[in-house]
Amino acid sequence: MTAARDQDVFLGFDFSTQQLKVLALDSELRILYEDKVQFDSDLPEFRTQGGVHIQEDRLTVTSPTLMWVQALDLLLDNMKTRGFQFSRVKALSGSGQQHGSVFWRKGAGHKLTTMDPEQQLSHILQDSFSVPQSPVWMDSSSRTQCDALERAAGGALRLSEITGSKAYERFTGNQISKVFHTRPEEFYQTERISLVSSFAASLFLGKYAAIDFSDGSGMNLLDLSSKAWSDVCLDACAPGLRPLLADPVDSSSVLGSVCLYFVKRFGFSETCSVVAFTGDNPASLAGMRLQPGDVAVSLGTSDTVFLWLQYPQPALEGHVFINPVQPEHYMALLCFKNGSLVRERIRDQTGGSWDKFSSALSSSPLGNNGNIGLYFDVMEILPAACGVRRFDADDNEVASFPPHTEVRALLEGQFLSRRLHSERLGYHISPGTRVLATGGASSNRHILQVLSDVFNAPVFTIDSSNSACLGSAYRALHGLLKQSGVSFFDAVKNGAEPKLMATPDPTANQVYDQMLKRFAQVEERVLLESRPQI
Ligand SMILES: Nc1ncnc2c1ncn2[C@@H]1O[C@H](COP(=O)(O)OP(=O)(O)O)[C@@H](O)[C@H]1O
Ligand SMILES: O=C(CO)[C@@H](O)[C@H](O)COP(=O)(O)O
Repeated sequence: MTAARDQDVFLGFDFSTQQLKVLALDSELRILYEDKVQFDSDLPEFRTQGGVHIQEDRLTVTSPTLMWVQALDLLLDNMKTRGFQFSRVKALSGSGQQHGSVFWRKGAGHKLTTMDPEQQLSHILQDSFSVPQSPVWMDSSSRTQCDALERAAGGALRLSEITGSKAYERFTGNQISKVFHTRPEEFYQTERISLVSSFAASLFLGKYAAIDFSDGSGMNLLDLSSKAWSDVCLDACAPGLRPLLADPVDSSSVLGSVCLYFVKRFGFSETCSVVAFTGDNPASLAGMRLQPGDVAVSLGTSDTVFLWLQYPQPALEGHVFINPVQPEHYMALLCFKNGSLVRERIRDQTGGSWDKFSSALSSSPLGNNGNIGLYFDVMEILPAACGVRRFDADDNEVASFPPHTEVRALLEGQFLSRRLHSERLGYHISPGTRVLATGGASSNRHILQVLSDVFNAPVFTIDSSNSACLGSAYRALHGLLKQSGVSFFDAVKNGAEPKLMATPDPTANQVYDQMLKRFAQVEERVLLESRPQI
């Protein structure tokens, strides 16, 4: 780490699906340090694949809560070994994969306040979780609970008007409801329920951290207009839920200072502030310094598309969250489950390297000679369909595509779907539109070129594909400055500008405007065929 000795440092963490990442910024907002712990390979004893366990029903998806704690032990130990100067950290914040829940066992709060710096966190907290396998965002097993919640709220649209989303299986209220109904003993052993984000903040604080407004919007429990838990939703999910969640707070709140455990074990300053942690997508919005009018496309484990919204527009598709940097505004988000893991599967069938995958893209034509593919290895959110479907230029279903056609069909299909559903959400690409790309796959220029062509807009990236960590470090800085009235955009005005990575091919408009119409019909057909016949 090369920060001048007197420079303040701001840290951002991201507890995402496949890894725990960290990024440090100096006070000029230059990136000083980036590191990560990959759950599958660095912590093989937890036997995760892509950071999760998919249960036998193929619908229940969990991650071992203790794995996230052990990942933090390992990450901080590695930073210490590499000479990271924790004493310079003025503030830290972080993010977590959205919707996942952590159930703290009775007595865990006391353990948090009395952590012995001689011991690893994972040793101290090994018995602290009443539900040791945390439900995560990939879970689709809570349909019964979703139906009950929508009924209690007065219908799907009414629930969306209250909480910003109709009932979604992965949303935390429905997951809590499932635990209450299927494992009541574990539920009654619980003294606190956190999101992954507030769980991670609790570790640094040495006490339970509040859920922030923005990540709290992904629970089907928060009334977006009052920014308080909705009684109707709480009561429909489980009894006595309000004290288990505690009051939510503004996403840029300073929650306190790091606890003595971190001061003694790693040399953090006692005055290092902990700013509320939030969801990874809200943190990415901060990291990209997204402006109204931009569209963000995150290509991580999930693919997400999100926008800055001034006014909430509740709908039956997509989500509205409270904006993480301007709490009077909102963000709209669409989430697609079949993102990077499907791209990896097709890569492995096409020679096994991103280079070969990329050359398949550059040697196949825009529009793929009319071939269209939909690749839903797991039950998709938008549309709610599963399976791989391929169609030729005459809309005849075919069993396979040649390798190069397959790679392009995957990418074009994914991005046409992202565009189709963004447009249904009211988003229209105009001449000034910037697509800001982030997430692991945004490091691949060939993928960004297809994104640019399909959206017919220039694609930009920021310095790190790790915008959730960067946004967390920005939010740590802003949390401190906000106390003197500084806005988020003023606090981070010196951050690096996004760089132009791809511009649309001159023929793209013609090709993809037509193809989008066909794609919408094909997707509708696949959706209808996926519905159970009555
Ligand atoms: N060069 C590349 N081309 C395409 N995808 C890539 C490339 N490098 C990494 N990825 C993808 O990035 C994914 C991880 O993205 P990331 O945003 O870090 O995930 P998450 O935050 O959900 O853990 C990997 O699953 C991998 O498929
Ligand atoms: O469910 C959602 C958003 O609603 C996902 O986007 C999760 O937040 C997981 O994020 P990644 O680990 O894929 O970044």
